[in-house]
Amino acid sequence: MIIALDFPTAERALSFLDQFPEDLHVTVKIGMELFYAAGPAIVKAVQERGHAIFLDLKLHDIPNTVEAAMRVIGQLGVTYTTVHAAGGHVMLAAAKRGLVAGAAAQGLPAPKLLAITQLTSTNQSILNADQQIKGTVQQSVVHYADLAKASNCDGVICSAQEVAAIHEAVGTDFLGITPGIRPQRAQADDQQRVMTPQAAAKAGSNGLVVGRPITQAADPVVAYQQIVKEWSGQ
Ligand SMILES: O=c1ccn([C@@H]2O[C@H](COP(=O)(O)O)[C@@H](O)[C@H]2O)c(=O)[nH]1
Repeated sequence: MIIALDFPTAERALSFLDQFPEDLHVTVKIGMELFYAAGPAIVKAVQERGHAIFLDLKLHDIPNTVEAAMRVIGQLGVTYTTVHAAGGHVMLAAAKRGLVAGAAAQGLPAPKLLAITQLTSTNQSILNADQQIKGTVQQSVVHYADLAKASNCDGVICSAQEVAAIHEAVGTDFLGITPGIRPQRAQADDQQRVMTPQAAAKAGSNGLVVGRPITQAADPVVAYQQIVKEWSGQ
């Protein structure tokens, strides 16, 4: 279970975490909004509270630039980070190389590299009309999973709707981490490919990413615990 810490300032993010019991160490996702606002200092502050970090910056640039940026990310001690599979094999391999080199320079384990396939806000019409990619969303996602595995990534970001197909195509040891999670009756917001925590667990998701259903809940701790309960089948 990964909580998406989508806040505009470090203060807001840390006061959100203050609501959780001190001995409850969670995994949080720091994305573009918070990282652009607060930089590596927020990574350190969250780590000092004992939480693991998924740094979701979705890199997509020429291979040399991605490799250099990943070398920096590799030194931050995060557990997961992301790159766009659409950048292709050479860029993905460069990302992995940079991440491993950066972590090694600090004597740290390399963060797991997850490739973005098709964003969970993408639907069939966006894929075919806007991106001009033929076929179904699932075909595109499985193709990117295949490419990511061949490029030495540790897993992909996808919708829980595609996890079973990915595991069938590339094996169950390849991670399928899934945002677009919505409890029954929760609003989908801008997400197009959603699943409930329970259905995602049944589909074989290796990790749920949940933002607004927790961060905007009246009681975020209760919302978190409820989703963990559903996800673990208790
Ligand atoms: O395909 C993707 C990739 C990343 N995300 C990120 O996950 C969270 C989801 O937040 P919710 O509020 O639960 O919708 C958010 O930080 C996205 O940037 C994604 O949704 N889909």
